[in-house]
Amino acid sequence: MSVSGTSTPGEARLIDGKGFANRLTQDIAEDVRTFYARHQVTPGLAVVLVGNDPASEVYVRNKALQTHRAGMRSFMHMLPETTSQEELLALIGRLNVDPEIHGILVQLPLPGGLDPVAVTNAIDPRKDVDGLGVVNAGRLALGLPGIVPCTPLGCLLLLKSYVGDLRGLNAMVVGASNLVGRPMAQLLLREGCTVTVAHIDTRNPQALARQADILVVATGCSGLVTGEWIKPGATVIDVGISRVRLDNGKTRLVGDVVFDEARRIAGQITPVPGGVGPMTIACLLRNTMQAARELVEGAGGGV
Ligand SMILES: Nc1nc2c(c(=O)[nH]1)N[C@@H](CN(C=O)c1ccc(C(=O)N[C@@H](CCC(=O)O)C(=O)O)cc1)CN2
Repeated sequence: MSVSGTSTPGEARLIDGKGFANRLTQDIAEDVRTFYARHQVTPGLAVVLVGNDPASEVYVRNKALQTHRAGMRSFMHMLPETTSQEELLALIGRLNVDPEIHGILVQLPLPGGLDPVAVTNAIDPRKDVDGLGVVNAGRLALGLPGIVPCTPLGCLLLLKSYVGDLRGLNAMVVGASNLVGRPMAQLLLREGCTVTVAHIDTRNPQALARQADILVVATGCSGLVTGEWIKPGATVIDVGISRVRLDNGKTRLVGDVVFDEARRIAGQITPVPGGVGPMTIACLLRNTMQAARELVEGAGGGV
């Protein structure tokens, strides 16, 4: 896929995740049409939301919109906050055997009292389009093809497009979550990077980060990474999205990286919004297409 992005002398090039995600979604829509012509099957994605978290409501609405945009079928299950673990597991059991559903996703975070590990692992690994269950996570750890979590996959597609061959580069991942940091580190390792993972107990992460040609930040701590963390010319991928209130009472989305400082030092950088976020949903559609292919054709086409 072709690369677009803007830069001014002395400023990092902007990595255009939104544009990349739009082109990827168009390509997937073409795959959906070809797949339908061959099998008379339209890929179907079931998204389950429990409770009323406002940010999650926005994300699942966008997922449904983009699913339709790609020509796929969207099945939304909005459950009340009071849903029990048994009720949620029973729904997943039904979706697992529903032939119209090729991908299942349970929006995170779940309300307290529901066990995200048990819920994620109840999803049939062939329909686990979030790639968060032990089967797909294990396949990734072993370097085998499988379904890769959407946000790290989106970061990797941007890196391969904007950096090219990643072999031999020093990569640092800040944050070790199951959703982003850990799978991201596995993907970078698979690409031949020398990978460092910083977490809550890491001593002097700033000094480690200054060695990194690629810096992926996924902590949820807005403004954690200042200019001093960044190696001149590095590629910075900011996964964090926090809504902060400004002095005038309005709100704004910011990342984990202090963008104005980082932009003067990095070689290329993702903005927030418009960077990694849109790639998460485009990669969800990509994973759903992959799952449908494997379920219908029995093809082993994992990443
Ligand atoms: N089951 C999952 N839960 C969650 C995941 C996930 O991958 N699987 N990721 C995040 C939330 N998320 C998708 O679910 C997500 C986050 C952000 C965006 C996005 O497009 N962000 C835009 C800004 C949107 C806005 O205005 O609020 C951007 O960054 O440009 C999409 C999806 C946690 N939960």
